[in-house]
Amino acid sequence: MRCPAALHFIERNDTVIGYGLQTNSTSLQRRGKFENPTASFQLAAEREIARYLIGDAEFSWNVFLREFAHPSTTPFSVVASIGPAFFLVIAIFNFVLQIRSLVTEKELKLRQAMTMMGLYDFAYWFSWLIWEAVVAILSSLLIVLFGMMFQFRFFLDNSFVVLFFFFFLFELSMTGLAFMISAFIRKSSSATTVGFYIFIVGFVTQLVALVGFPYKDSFSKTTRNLWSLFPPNLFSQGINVLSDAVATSEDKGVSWSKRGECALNKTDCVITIDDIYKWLAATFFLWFVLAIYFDNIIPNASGVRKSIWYFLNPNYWMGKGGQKVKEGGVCSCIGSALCQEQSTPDDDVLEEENKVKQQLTEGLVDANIAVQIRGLAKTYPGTRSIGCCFKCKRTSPYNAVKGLWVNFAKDQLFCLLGPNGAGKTTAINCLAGITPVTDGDALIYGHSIRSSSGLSNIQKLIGVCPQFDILWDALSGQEHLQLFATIKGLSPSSIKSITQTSLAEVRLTDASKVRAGSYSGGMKRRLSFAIALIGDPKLVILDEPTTGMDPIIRRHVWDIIENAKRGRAIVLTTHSMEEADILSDRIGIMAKGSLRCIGTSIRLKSRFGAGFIANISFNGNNIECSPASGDAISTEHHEAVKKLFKNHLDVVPKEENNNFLTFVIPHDREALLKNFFSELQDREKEFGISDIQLGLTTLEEVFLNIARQAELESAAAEGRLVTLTLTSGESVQIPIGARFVGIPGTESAENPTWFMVEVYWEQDDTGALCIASHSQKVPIPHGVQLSSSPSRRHRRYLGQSGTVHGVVIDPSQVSSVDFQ
Ligand SMILES: Nc1ncnc2c1ncn2[C@@H]1O[C@H](COP(=O)(O)OP(=O)(O)OP(=O)(O)O)[C@@H](O)[C@H]1O
Repeated sequence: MRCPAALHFIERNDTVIGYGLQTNSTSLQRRGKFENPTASFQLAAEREIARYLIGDAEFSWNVFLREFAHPSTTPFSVVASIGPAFFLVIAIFNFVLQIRSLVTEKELKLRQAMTMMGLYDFAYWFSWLIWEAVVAILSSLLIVLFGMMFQFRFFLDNSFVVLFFFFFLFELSMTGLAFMISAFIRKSSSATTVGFYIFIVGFVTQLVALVGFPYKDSFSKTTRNLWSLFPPNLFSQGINVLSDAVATSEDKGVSWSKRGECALNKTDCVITIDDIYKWLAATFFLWFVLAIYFDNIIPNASGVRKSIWYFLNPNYWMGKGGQKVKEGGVCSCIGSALCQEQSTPDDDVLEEENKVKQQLTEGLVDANIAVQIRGLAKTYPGTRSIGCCFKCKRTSPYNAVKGLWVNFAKDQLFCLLGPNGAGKTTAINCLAGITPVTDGDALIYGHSIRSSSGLSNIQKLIGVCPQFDILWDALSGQEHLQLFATIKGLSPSSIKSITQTSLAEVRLTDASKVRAGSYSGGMKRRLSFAIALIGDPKLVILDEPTTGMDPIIRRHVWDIIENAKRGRAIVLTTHSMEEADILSDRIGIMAKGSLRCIGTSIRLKSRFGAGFIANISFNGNNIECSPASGDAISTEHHEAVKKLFKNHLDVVPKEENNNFLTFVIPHDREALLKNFFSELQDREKEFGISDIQLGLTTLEEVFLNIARQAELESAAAEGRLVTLTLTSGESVQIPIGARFVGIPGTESAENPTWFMVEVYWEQDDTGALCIASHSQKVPIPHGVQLSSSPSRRHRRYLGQSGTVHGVVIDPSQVSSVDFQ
């Protein structure tokens, strides 16, 4: 029973009447109309005293209590006053986290990896939605329970279910908005900024809403509808409606059954809590649908997007449109002027091309072929800034792959080599369905990469180890494998044993439960490699899989790759020539978007190698390898051996230091080798030689030759060549790459003078070949801008010619220089 107050008579005699009043001031006791019980009890006490004094127990004493008339006031409510801003802050936290996670998945290409492994867009969005709905349920429950715990009338008087649905629908609607906004953001770091702006906008609109805008009869319905599209506006109006109900309604608060009714005494009621529910649900669907739409039409990290009318394509609704199928504003490369820039193809490349074309025209099906690439071409739109030698900005479309024709056989590993920017990753991304082709096609086990249905089949057949590790920092190695095994459709009963075997294969068993975020670079690479092999794919694409691995692990991974060849085709790209040499059954070297040569390692070496490599090691110095000893080259023995090579074979060292000399001997001197080397062997002691090694040139030599040739061709096509005529009568063409280093004070385009040139080839971060020039006198050509000193980078190379890839022209052999 409620007890509003009590009266205690302490003393009652002829001279003293003493009594005490005890009142109850808890909120529950304040629900009656008469809020202050003290006055009425004071009256009751006085009546008792009067009866006592008069001596008549029936004496009546009627007093009418009435409050002074005053303007109507609403009691102060914390929730109504600061609730909208406070709850908005809470919702914004979640909102920022949602955008961050979605954008991070895009940024780190995690989503791309999952799509490559066969994850449907539908499953992707659905899983996100379930997760966010669970978060919204939990946080809404907590908000309402905490509000009740702290005895806010707003939470105590309104129905629990009404409040829960209100907070839940608001958070869901904010989730839809977060999904939609994330489609426009590329960097996860921008998510916080966007969240902050949304909060500011929400806060300002709440201030506007305080004056009643726009939920009054005086405002048009259109204004209200537009205003209601922004969830924080609906939310703050919802708080107003619920607070009003607490303050003014007879029932105190809104119950579930009365959620569609206006509060009593509310004259200007245009929206009820039920209307707010409907609006929040509708805005959630609107933002969510828009999120999916924008996600499809805005280019992804690979510059791929769907047409803005993609939803009109029946294939999309039949579940065959899981891939983005268009790239922004690109027209076909085939037949364009840029495509024609490539040189006359090599014979082996032509033969391969003709073989594929013949199989295509005659409809021949070779059961041994896993992948048939038919004139695959890819042109990127020219809108992105791409770094190169001069940090240039590419504005015209760029032909990254210019028509590949090649077969990859089953049970074999095909290695795609090429300098940075050659188009290898683009080509394999096209095969994996990450990047849509601009022209041509490829069949993977008979499925075309150009058809959406083909792609969904292909995704079940391939495993990809991308160039950059696409991993979740928060998931362990084991969880990664379990996730991808599930996406690949492995049966739940087999997943555990398969993941354990995979982890053991890549020697990650000990770290299987450790977060991938704390893995070393090599461990991440091994995990990516294990992911590529999960689910027994029939085509495995390995893009630089062993980068960052230590030599022991790398060799172990090579063994796994070698064993993995059985029953599948493997495509490998690598910058390790040793890896390519050891693992490849066939090698194709790409440069500037086209295949320059194809064949086995031996064939490439014999066709494109510079000839033979001779390594001469010397006694005594080979224990020390400090830079200081390395600098002090040209001992007497060295000079004698160099002279011998020059006289007999007409070659100068390609590399030299205290310990050894390396010579490249052209093929045409093969006949002289036998006698020369037997004489050298006989005189080993005389020259202090500890070891002589003679071999065919390395794959690296082949690679450099092809890359250099490609660079020359493109430089010639662009009219930026310098021709050095050597004393031997040979002429060497060099692209004018980057900078010429002049003698300070002498350079002037108007006053041609002489300066030093030695030509070095180097590759910058983005793969373009640049040249640093020094040490031979050549005239400064008109229009060539000179720098008075070499850059630090070039100076480093100039000081250590041995570390530079490519040719070093002996200055003494240059007779003239011609700038085209
Ligand atoms: N999304 C893109 N938009 C525009 N150009 C691109 C895009 N992706 C790649 N390119 C360009 O296409 C060319 C080929 O790039 P690709 O990544 O295929 O080369 P790569 O041979 O794999 O090089 P690396 O050995 O460095 O991985 C490069 O010049 C690159 O700048």
